[in-house]
Amino acid sequence: MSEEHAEQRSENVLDELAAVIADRQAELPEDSYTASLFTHEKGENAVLEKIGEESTEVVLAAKDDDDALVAESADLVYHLLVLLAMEDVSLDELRAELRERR
Ligand SMILES: N=c1c2ncn([C@@H]3O[C@H](COP(=O)(O)OP(=O)(O)OP(=O)(O)O)[C@@H](O)[C@H]3O)c2ncn1[C@@H]1O[C@H](COP(=O)(O)O)[C@@H](O)[C@H]1O
Repeated sequence: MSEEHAEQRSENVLDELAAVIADRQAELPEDSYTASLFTHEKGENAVLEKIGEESTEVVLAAKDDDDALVAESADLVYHLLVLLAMEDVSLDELRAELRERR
């Protein structure tokens, strides 16, 4: 999907975000946080650490009945989508797995 297309708003924000992440992975623009994750010297470990941190923040926000739960969950989902892209797993594969469990 082209950058222009990926940046458009769509009904499905997860597909939209996955498309932007794929674009950053392909283009590696210098000013992009997402691209920095793909070019980080620690590579995937940096993203795994981030997922660990964000998971803990979700747990703490839930325990404290904190307003931050939605924002922390969004951080976690974003970093999980980056990890799936690194591992070459598409959102469709995740959807298919969830669908199979229904
Ligand atoms: N959804 C996100 C998103 N969620 C979190 N983050 C970034 O994740 C980083 C880490 O979050 P933290 O809460 O740990 O913040 P921090 O402790 O200050 O960050 P670090 O020092 O640990 O890196 C922050 O820099 C956030 O800005 C995100 N960065 C990008 N996106 C999406 O990705 C798109 C492309 O972004 P760029 O790649 O930056 O162009 C954006 O338009 C958004 O839709």
